[in-house]
Amino acid sequence: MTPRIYVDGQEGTTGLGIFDYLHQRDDIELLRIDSARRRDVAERARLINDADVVFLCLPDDASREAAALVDNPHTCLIDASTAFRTHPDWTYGLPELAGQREAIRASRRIANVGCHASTFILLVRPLIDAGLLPADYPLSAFSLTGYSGGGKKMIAEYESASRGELDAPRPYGLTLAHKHLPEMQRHSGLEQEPVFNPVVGNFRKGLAVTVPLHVAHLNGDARALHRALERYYEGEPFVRVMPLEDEHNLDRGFFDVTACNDTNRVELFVFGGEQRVALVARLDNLGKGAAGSAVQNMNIHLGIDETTGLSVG
Ligand SMILES: NC(=O)C1=CN([C@@H]2O[C@H](COP(=O)(O)OP(=O)(O)OC[C@H]3O[C@@H](n4cnc5c(N)ncnc54)[C@H](OP(=O)(O)O)[C@@H]3O)[C@@H](O)[C@H]2O)C=CC1
Ligand SMILES: CC(=O)N[C@@H](CCC(=O)OP(=O)(O)O)C(=O)O
Repeated sequence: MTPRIYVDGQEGTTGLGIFDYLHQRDDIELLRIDSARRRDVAERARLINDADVVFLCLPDDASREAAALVDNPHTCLIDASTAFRTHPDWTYGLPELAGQREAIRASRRIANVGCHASTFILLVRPLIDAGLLPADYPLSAFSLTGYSGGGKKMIAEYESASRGELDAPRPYGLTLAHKHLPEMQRHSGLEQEPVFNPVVGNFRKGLAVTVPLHVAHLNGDARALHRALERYYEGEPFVRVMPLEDEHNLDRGFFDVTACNDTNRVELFVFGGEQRVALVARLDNLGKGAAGSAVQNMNIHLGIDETTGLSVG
């Protein structure tokens, strides 16, 4: 039977992104809510329980409320919010981590990844697993993101700003208690939460996380880190470990955070030398950082080729 799919929050940034991926596929049936009733709880509950897979593309509180509407034991939820990412009954939807692909296939409660957090975890987890990065390393990271990461409200803010008003990048989350910290710690294997500094810039989408490291506190050099990443992601359709010391990784010395836009690809880099290393990863925050990974998780859960409908670029 053709799987029935419903997107709750279909007119939000992530919901629209998922719709773009799915609307032309003929291997699924997309259920649509009448736009005027999209906040009508009874109608949403009907569609949620009618579907095989439901994407929740809502703020955290609304996601928790929507999850409580499920009474069909066969319904699988893929939640885009932060609400369930460290919840013990939910599976973390990052299939590239060891063991997660099988868990996603079997689970009916899948917490889709966060854009900053998944990028960070993809860099750090293989190195902790390999014993190259000590789990007690006092890690810091920063992220440069496009404004669509802030959803409809931030998009409207940037796109209606007068010329010059929001041109300069803006660091935020300066309480250093960003909501992604628990997820970053749990799924990377770190013993403590990292210091994390996100920065939003005046470009629509694209994201890169940088993790600076001192080689003296590692159990290997840049080459060893790079080899470990290559080994961990061997055969992964959406992960590219980029060549070490390759000047083509840069454009006249500058790193392009938008180079994976409109794909579900994530690219990992190891920069630096004998004393200092910077791990950097980039992706499309609306692609592999949100809607693309949600569709990848749906494909895996349904037993469909996981690259279906997604671009490697
Ligand atoms: N944007 C991004 O890059 C990423 C976002 N996420 C996460 O995905 C989730 C959605 O984010 P995003 O798409 O950016 O957000 P948006 O603000 O763009 O969209 C949110 C959607 O939720 C709907 N909504 C809000 N409250 C309710 C409610 N009580 N009942 C029903 N519908 C409601 C809105 O409806 P209406 O149309 O009526 O406004 C809107 O369609 C968030 O939890 C976010 O953290 C995750 C990764 C990346
Ligand atoms: C620019 C901006 O505000 N970005 C969002 C990131 C969105 C994202 O990562 O999604 P989740 O919140 O679901 O993880 C933020 O930092 O909270």
